[in-house]
Amino acid sequence: MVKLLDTTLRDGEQTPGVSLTPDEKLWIAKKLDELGVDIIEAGSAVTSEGEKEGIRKIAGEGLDAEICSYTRVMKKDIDEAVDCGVDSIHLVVPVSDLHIQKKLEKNRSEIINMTSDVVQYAKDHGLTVELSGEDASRADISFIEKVFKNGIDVGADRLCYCDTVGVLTPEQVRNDLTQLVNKFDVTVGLHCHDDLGFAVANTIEGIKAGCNEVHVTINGLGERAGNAALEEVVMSGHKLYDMDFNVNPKLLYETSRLVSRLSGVALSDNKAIVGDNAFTHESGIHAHGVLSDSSTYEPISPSEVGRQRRFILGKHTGKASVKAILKEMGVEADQEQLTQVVKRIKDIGDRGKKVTTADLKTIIETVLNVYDEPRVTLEELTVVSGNKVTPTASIELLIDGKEVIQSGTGTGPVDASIEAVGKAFSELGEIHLEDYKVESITGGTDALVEVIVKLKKDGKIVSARGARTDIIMASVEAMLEGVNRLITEE
Ligand SMILES: CC(=O)SCCNC(=O)CCNC(=O)[C@H](O)C(C)(C)COP(=O)(O)OP(=O)(O)OC[C@H]1O[C@@H](n2cnc3c(N)ncnc32)[C@H](O)[C@@H]1OP(=O)(O)O
Ligand SMILES: CC(=O)C(=O)O
Repeated sequence: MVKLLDTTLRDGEQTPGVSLTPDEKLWIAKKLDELGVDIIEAGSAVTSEGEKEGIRKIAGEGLDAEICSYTRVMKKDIDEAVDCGVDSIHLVVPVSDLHIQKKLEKNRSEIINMTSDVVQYAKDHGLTVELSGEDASRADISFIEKVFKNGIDVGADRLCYCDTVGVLTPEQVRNDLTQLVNKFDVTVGLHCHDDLGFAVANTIEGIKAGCNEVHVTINGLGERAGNAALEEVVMSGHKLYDMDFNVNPKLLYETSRLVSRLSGVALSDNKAIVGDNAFTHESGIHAHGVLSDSSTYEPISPSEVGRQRRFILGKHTGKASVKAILKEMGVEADQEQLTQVVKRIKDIGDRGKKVTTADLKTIIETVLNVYDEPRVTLEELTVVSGNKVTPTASIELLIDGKEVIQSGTGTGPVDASIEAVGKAFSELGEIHLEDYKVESITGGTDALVEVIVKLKKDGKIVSARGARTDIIMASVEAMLEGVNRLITEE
């Protein structure tokens, strides 16, 4: 079993622009604990009062995971960590001459003495000590060994090798980590950054070299280009190398969504495991293959990581996926109609456009000569916003012919409108807005704005789009499109 030290709340929060409140940190920590990570690096206690409050809350929550704080080689940092009630510290010691001389303005023997002193101090305060070599990948390995040996002699419990600026190669991992693992009889960990795109590969190589603990973050958050992504290390380690971790993969997606939402860092669509497109198929040949046996074009099954497969339509669509989507919509088409629907979808794609659910409906209505009256339609929307009013929206919908009027307030006009629409939808049962994304299709202030929403009802999730030059109307249109799909398919 390889232990995971999750540093989403420390290195992950060092992602430029990311700042979590104490309650948000606690929320994420609880999720990480449920996911099954072994150690949560909850922050750097010395950073600020708010940071301390967050770490204190996490340490006081009684989670199964060990709770850890980052510290420099300074007694002051240890005092702050102790004050938060953590189980352990991640004591980071610069080991490259570059860091020792240029950053700390010290020499090697001063580093050895400082480290011994601070490790002893932390042990005297009852802390577990993970002693990390910062910038180890650019350091003299014999000096790293010296720092580690001295640290262990005075009580350090675990060791970690940090590729602080992401310049490690798998070859160097094999060389350095094998040497350290063979030399020391304690846990040796590895902390990798992704500056050159090697973080996950190096982390896996480290485990192969004998590391029994690795540092990871959800979604690969972290300084600059980030750290090794937990979800990628777990799934590639498990699938390709039979490695065992304590985490429950089925919770990977919801953990990723929570971290993305609270950190404000959106994921690229093509992000492995948790990106929007990781289990989405447009190309006809792929969709056809997946529909007969999903392993033809899916290396892992979406359900293994708590996700669902999705087919979307576009220029590359073929008959198989259209047939599957129509079936899901309760529409039956013969071969000729199917060919016609595919042709019209490709026509839209050829014009450089995305095919929306509204487009598909229009195509179906035309080709199959059927008209599916939407159960929910918009009658009226009024929005008030400005610098001296709380943004407020009132909405009138017709739901199965019945007039439903609701209002909502929010942080802005879109938020208020979504709030009002959501309240009106409560007539139809519990409907959750899982995701909301805006894309500007063209440039400029009069750009066509495309809003994509994901709605969930009774475990079923649909995506829908709205496209207008008015972002509020595009948002409401997407919400209505989504809800009509959800309830029609019901
Ligand atoms: C590779 C990593 O991820 S390291 C972790 C990075 N995390 C952070 O920086 C956490 C957030 N940081 C902060 O809030 C602030 O930087 C603080 C509170 C830690 C320190 O703030 P300040 O006292 O104003 O110092 P400042 O940020 O300007 O410089 C860092 C100081 O730490 C020293 N330092 C850096 N790393 C270490 C270390 N591992 N051990 C000992 N001292 C260190 C630097 O030499 C510098 O010392 P100086 O002020 O005497 O010159
Ligand atoms: C400790 C750490 O975050 C690093 O060296 O990258």
